Amino acid sequence: MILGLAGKACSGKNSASRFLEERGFLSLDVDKLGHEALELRRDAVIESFGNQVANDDGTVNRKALGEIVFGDRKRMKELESITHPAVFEMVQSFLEENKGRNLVINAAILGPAGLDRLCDAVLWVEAPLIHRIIRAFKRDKNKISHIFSRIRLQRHLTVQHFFSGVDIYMVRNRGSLSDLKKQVDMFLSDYENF
Ligand SMILES: CC(C)(COP(=O)(O)OP(=O)(O)OC[C@H]1O[C@@H](n2cnc3c(N)ncnc32)[C@H](O)[C@@H]1O)[C@@H](O)C(=O)NCCC(=O)NCCS
Ligand SMILES: Nc1ncnc2c1ncn2[C@@H]1O[C@H](COP(=O)(O)OP(=O)(O)OP(=O)(O)O)[C@@H](O)[C@H]1O
Repeated sequence: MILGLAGKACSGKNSASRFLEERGFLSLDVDKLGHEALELRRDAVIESFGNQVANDDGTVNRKALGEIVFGDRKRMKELESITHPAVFEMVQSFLEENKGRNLVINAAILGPAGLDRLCDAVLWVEAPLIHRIIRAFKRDKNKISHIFSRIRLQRHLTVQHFFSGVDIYMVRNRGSLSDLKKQVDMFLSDYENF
């Protein structure tokens, strides 16, 4: 089974992914692929965003780039148009290399990047805004303005973004982590019995 795992920032995707790994799934973190894609396409990224996003060693300075794109949807789209094709190809290679295994594609932008059409089902992790803000604050120790700019950028990320007609299941992460784990297990047993 190829399972897409989606949801907004700090909804609990990584936590759900770990629980799925405990059940034998192999997971792919698309945020990390996005970072690899930045290096693969670094010339195009620096050409578009300028030397201010380049480190002294020529690699991309993600913090500086994040300062530009997280607050500006148009510029984020520009960055996505450079890196998403490479991300899509890397996801396809991962699926090809691991055919026959239970796989999880963990990606906030699963729907908008068209990755849902590679999946047998999507698990959407839902969490109330206030929980996501508190979790982000505790985990990343970021400035509150940074947390809000990411949240604002993802306003449009909803379950409606799945265009491929793939089956979508939902887990609600508003209690404890063990409650989330139970819901993931319930999803798996429902899916297997379907
Ligand atoms: C802007 C970049 C350089 C910032 O890197 P940085 O290491 O500081 O942040 P990180 O990648 O960990 O992302 C932080 C949070 O923002 C979310 N996020 C990142 N890119 C996007 C996006 N295009 N749309 C919505 N949310 C995003 C992530 O899921 C995560 O929750 C990097 O996020 C990036 O290159 N993004 C564009 C590529 C992309 O879409 N990646 C996300 C794949 S899920
Ligand atoms: N139910 C919960 N109770 C307490 N803490 C939680 C719960 N769910 C998640 N967390 C914590 O909140 C933080 C964010 O969770 P997680 O990394 O799973 O979310 P995410 O959706 O993958 O985030 P991102 O989009 O930023 O990658 C983590 O530190 C995690 O341990």
